[in-house]
Amino acid sequence: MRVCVIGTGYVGLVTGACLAHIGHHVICVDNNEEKVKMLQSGRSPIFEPGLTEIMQSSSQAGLLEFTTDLGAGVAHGTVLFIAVGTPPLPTGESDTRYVEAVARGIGEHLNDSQGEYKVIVNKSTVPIGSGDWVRAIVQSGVNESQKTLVGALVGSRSTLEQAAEFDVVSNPEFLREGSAVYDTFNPDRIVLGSNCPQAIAIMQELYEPITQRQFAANRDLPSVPVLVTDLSSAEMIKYAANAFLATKISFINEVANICDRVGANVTQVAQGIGLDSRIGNKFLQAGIGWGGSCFPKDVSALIHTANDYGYEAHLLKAAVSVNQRQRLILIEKLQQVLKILKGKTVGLLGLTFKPDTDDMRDAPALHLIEQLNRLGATVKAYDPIVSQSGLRDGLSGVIVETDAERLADRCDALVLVTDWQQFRDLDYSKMASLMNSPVMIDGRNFLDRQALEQCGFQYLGVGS
Ligand SMILES: NC(=O)C1=CN([C@@H]2O[C@H](COP(=O)(O)OP(=O)(O)OC[C@H]3O[C@@H](n4cnc5c(N)ncnc54)[C@H](O)[C@@H]3O)[C@@H](O)[C@H]2O)C=CC1
Ligand SMILES: O=C(O)[C@H]1O[C@H](OP(=O)(O)OP(=O)(O)OC[C@H]2O[C@@H](n3ccc(=O)[nH]c3=O)[C@H](O)[C@@H]2O)[C@H](O)[C@@H](O)[C@@H]1O
Repeated sequence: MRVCVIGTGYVGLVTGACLAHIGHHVICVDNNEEKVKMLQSGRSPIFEPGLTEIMQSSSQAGLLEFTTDLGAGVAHGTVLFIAVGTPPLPTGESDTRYVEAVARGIGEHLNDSQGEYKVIVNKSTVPIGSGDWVRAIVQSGVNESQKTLVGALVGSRSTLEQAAEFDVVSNPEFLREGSAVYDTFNPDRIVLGSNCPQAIAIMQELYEPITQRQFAANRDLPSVPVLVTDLSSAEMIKYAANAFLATKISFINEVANICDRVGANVTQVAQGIGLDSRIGNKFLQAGIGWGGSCFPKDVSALIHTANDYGYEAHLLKAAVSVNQRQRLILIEKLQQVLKILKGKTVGLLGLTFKPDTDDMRDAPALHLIEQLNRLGATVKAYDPIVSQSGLRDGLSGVIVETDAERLADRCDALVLVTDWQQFRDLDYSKMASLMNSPVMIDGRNFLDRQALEQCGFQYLGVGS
């Protein structure tokens, strides 16, 4: 099938590359020329395990192309994915201006396709009701370009092209950064929001190699459930899923804080409750709180939507406030051990909001750096990806070291912020010997307390 993906960020690029990998002919469009040049040369602007490999093989097979030309993408695709960003506005609501610009652009180019039926798919996370809004914007773009065309044809013998036909589908994305390619080939479900059988049939055909597990890690599993809903419900499913997961983490963090006070161990508690199949053992990792480009923005956007309809989302607000407080827990623990932070040096192990990604959007580390600076501490950091990339140039208030031992050198305490797998295997004895005082605050309950203590560290976890 011919596909166009507009926006080549974490979602658009992974979606485009994976759809090409399963045999579709994909053109990815982005208005960032530098990014497109990089993609055309076979390099990925983001770090995502497995992505470069499938990008390169699909490009070589002639199934994946990159352009800044939206008209070319729209003319090519039967399915047109909108996958541009919807960042938060200061009010908490989503900034939908990029979606609006793309919808308008699609509308303006749709008449060039000689009446071919197109499915416009909202993959961006957009406020509930956006499907109808996108349809209206596309239609107005179509009408405008139709008028221009009619004007140009007056007096000529040419005939007007057949009117553009299209439908809008909401197809929310559930991939996680750091495992985005794996998640795309192994989804728990595919949600399709539309009342139009023709559009749904095209989408089902598009995803068939994935739903039939032809590219799955385990091909013996039953086929992937495809849930067909109305547009608004599909849009709500996306927000509800993220809000539920974020609330689940805030819940376990609240339990962790109580554990700290009563002397219980939250890791064991999480194991104990997670074995109940009604609760499940995932997303019960207590620590520094949730960050990243989606949970904070999507929970705020849902609270904002509720508010627009006169409903105060108490539970979601509480999940946010537990999370904001959680980011300060590590500061409290540092103060508990070091007492005064002014003049002390604190080393952060990890900067990204989670491992296996280079994404720093709303990373808890940024908040931590700001607070430590405010309290007069010098902050150093080592992160496997940030240290190697140009990302460190955008950071202020922190000295980024190139390895963990340089980080430990003359630190008064280390704080584990991101649970990068390689942090399990560092030479902690050597690191302890380089520090002013070997203190480890484990913000993810990730390291082996006993092993660290044997290396001479004073170890503090979160709720453990
Ligand atoms: N990052 C993630 O893990 C997930 C994100 N989402 C949602 O997917 C959407 C995209 O998120 P990301 O990929 O993280 O965003 P991103 O910020 O990484 O990428 C957005 C891309 O869109 C491009 N763009 C903006 N305006 C454009 C235009 N007019 N024409 C062409 N390209 C344009 C930008 O240059 C950029 O490359 C958001 O709504 C987000 O909430 C959903 C699930 C997972
Ligand atoms: O809409 C989105 O963008 C995506 O948001 C999350 O994915 P992502 O933000 O990439 O990463 P997660 O693995 O969900 O982690 C989010 C945050 O929660 C934290 N977390 C996660 C799990 C846990 O048990 N404890 C915990 O503190 C992580 O460290 C991270 O800061 C969702 O998991 C995806 O399904 C969704 O598509």
